[in-house]
Amino acid sequence: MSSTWFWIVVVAVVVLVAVLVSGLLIARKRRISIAEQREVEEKPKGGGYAASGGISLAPGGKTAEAPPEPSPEPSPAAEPAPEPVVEHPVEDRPEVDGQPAVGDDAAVPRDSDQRTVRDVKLPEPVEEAAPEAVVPGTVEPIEEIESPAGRLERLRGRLSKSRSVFGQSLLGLLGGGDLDEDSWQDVEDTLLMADLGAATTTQIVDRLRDELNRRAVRTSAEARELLHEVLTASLSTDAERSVRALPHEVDGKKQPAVVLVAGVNGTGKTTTTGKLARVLVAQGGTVVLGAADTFRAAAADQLQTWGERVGASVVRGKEGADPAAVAFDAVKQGISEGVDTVLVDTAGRLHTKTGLMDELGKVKRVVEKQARVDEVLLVLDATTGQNGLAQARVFAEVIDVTGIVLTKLDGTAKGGIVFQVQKELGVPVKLVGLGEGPDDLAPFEPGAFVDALLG
Ligand SMILES: Nc1nc2c(ncn2[C@@H]2O[C@H](COP(=O)(O)OP(=O)(O)OP(=O)(O)O)[C@@H](O)[C@H]2O)c(=O)[nH]1
Repeated sequence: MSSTWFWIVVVAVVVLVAVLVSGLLIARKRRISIAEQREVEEKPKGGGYAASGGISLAPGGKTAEAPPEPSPEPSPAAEPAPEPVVEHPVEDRPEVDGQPAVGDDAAVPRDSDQRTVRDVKLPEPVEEAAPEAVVPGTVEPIEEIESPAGRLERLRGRLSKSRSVFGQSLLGLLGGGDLDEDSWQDVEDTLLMADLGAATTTQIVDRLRDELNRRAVRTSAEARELLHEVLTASLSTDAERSVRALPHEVDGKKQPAVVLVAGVNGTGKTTTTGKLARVLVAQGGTVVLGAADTFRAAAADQLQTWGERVGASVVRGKEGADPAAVAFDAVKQGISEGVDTVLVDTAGRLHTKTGLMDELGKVKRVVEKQARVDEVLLVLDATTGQNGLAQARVFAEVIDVTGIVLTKLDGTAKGGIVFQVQKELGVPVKLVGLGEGPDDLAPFEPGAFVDALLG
């Protein structure tokens, strides 16, 4: 009897000791996780987006066509002389043939009264000719343009806002070791809040889970390495990221590259056009700018200012003139002046305006009467998140977008739209806007971008 009691006491002591020891171990593990997390949070903020080189440019022309383009472009500059309709493209107004006009709303019945440019009463008579060259062509830059090296240095740290939210919380979660389901939910939420979208988020989380099963990740450095790898892989694409803005030859004659810049209002089209002109001029190129945003006089004025600062001709029309006519004349002038690049800034009403989208398609068709459009850059504002993606889809239906420019990355805690837009449209992000300054345009590089996100 007494030996039974002895053994009961021994077992009870052993159980008590085991409970105490495992409790201590769990408490210690938690302390380590928290310490590692704190280490991540206290990381200095130095080092931001720093692309390894300048903006990569490629010649236009058939051979430089990007692989993911959904449909082949019409043949380049095969027609030497413009067709009759092109000689007076301003008369090719949509309102006379019952087609939607620029500014029409999809919700407005076609047979209701429509506001057209003909109804606009101008206070004073304006010049006769529609499109005209305002600044004579010149090859010398008027303003000193920052060298690519200096530019990249100055762009450091511009992504600090994105980094603090996105990268730091992900690193904090993954750096703590084994993740329970709640922690995985937090990882998912962080990715969704950074605008990566449901599909991309699921892909990234699945990949992270696989990798975490395969390798032990215990420190913040290991977590960073894993995240860097998975996020960079998610951004990679086979598509060419060079901007096709260099001249090429057609039938032995120099042909300027033609670049259309499209996007909705306020995304930064005009600013991007001006910044790109500076990049080209800084590399010794000559540029003609086409102010095909004829709905807002200020937009043409803004582009003209960029042109004057950089030393590029600007072709613009009267307010309300046919954007296709202006684009056509800009390309015509570019060819006759023998410049390297014609950059056409287009109008950007909301994408729900069917008239605008028709007009944009028309701009491209009319331009292609005399020269191939080598690059169609769609400008998206990173701060608009999912809405930017919706815009991109609509533009891609109307015009073959060949590259994305993501602007205002300096002003957002998000930036995940980069991941989605490439995947969904099959179009590479080629450039990023990192500020309002004239040289705040950088090439998009997945590795550098992820570096900046993770800090
Ligand atoms: N912070 C920041 N601001 C930018 C960037 N790119 C453009 N902006 C600003 O965004 C505003 C709109 O830029 P615009 O170039 O006029 O935009 P837009 O698309 O041409 O607009 P519309 O002419 O109205 O169609 C301006 O105040 C620009 O300075 C960028 O990368 N970062």
